[in-house]
Amino acid sequence: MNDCPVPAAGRPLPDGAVAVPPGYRVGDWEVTGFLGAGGWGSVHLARRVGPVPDGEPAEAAVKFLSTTGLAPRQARALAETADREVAFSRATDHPHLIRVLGTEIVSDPDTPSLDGAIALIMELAERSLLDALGRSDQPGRDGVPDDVLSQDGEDPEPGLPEAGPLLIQIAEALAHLHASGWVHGDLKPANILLMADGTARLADFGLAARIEGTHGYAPPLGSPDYLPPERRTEQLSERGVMTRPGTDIWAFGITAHQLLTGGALPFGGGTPAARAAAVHEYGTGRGRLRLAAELPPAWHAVLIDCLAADPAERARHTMDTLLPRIRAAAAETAPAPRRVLRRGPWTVLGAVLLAGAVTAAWIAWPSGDAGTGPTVAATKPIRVYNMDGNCKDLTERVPACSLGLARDPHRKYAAGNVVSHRVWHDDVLLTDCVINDGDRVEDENGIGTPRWYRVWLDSIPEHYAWLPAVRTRDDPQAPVCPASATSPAPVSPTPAAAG
Ligand SMILES: Nc1ncnc2c1ncn2[C@@H]1O[C@H](COP(=O)(O)OP(=O)(O)OP(=O)(O)O)[C@@H](O)[C@H]1O
Repeated sequence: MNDCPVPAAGRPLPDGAVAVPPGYRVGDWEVTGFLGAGGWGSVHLARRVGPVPDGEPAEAAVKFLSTTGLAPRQARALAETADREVAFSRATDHPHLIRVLGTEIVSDPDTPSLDGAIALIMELAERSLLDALGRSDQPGRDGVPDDVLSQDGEDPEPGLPEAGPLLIQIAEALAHLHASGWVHGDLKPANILLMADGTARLADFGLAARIEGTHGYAPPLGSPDYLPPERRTEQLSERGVMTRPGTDIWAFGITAHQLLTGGALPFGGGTPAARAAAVHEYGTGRGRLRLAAELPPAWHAVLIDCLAADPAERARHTMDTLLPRIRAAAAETAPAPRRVLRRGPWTVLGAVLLAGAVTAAWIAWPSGDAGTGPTVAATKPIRVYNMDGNCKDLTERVPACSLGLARDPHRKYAAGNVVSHRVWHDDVLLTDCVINDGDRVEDENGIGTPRWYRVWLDSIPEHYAWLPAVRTRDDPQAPVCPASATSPAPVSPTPAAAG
């Protein structure tokens, strides 16, 4: 961690991040740089001041959770989050869990943004899995280890070469903490840290819950892309929402699917809200699980069990019983020595993981894309329908069964007029309006309509695209779009086939 990024002078830190200048002292630690920011605070590199005790680290990561501007209830919740992190870390000790070294309450009346902040001192990692992958597409900041970059132009590998060993380590950590009576509650690539030796450690225990009997209670928070279907309907009591080891098993299934496929989330949809709706449909039996075609077959059965829609069905498996199967699948898909991976999939994985990295959102419908799209309240789910019977019954997302979304509904629905995001039968999208005078599109039975729905996607630069009405059986009663809505998104220089 020698070249940790320090925010450039004048560059604003992300919302909610606390600016902590280099040289700032907290307890035995002195801040030396900036590591990153999350939904709750900012994380800084720090070095120990004075002699380093035997067996203790000289450097650490310090997460500052600022209480400035918070209502007393929110400040209390934040303090509880920090307490949970420490209690969790004390109760659990494992080579694949980040160790919390201690906490400090900052007392600094001269610096109001820091006064009263909670400082969590943690073992230092190299980077998070999300950081490593998400930064790989930035020029001059190669987040991809050299040994996985192709020098010979081979076709890209679909998944992460080290996915198998990393997933074993993640599963071992989960098995250990479940056996110790805890649920992590917020497993996702952003919370999996990679150490200097390349091993993985789980971090971010702010939503960890103690299990009493079969379940425990956690705050009603989480990252929507990683929450199981039952979370949407779980009753909120004074103690929070019910959580079980199956919550982590589900999140493990989603994370594994991403690591093994180059970033694909198993539930389609252009935004976290649309994907949450798809998970909900799946949970109610109206939607189905479609694993990506690139997922190595050895992993299918494991992921199907991790992603069982019914929590009771999922509870038939524990991380302990899954571990031998995970090890077997990893052994079967172990990369050949010196396997290479070009930048492409890492870039895609980074982009998708970043898109899915919604931090600590309230459950129910996450809020809309402020500034770029409508609020979620103004959108309605719309499910994609593919007439082709062969495609309808597939349980994999094969490219031949994908459908295109148009950039401009008034131009011919054809190659060159579709966005990069493909959709499949049963995908749930979010629409906010409809037009009735677009290009007339006919379905396979020759029935045509000039009706198109505008759908919102966070994975494409254009933010929205158009679904021809023949590609859905839903009638979401969307209002007619204002004329300004149909100004076309820019045309892609690389034509893609419409579906
Ligand atoms: N122990 C650590 N060592 C090194 N870097 C860390 C450590 N913990 C966190 N980071 C870095 O700081 C960033 C922010 O971490 P933080 O836990 O605050 O947020 P997050 O997990 O990304 O999001 P959220 O907590 O909102 O879900 C991480 O993405 C990672 O890059």
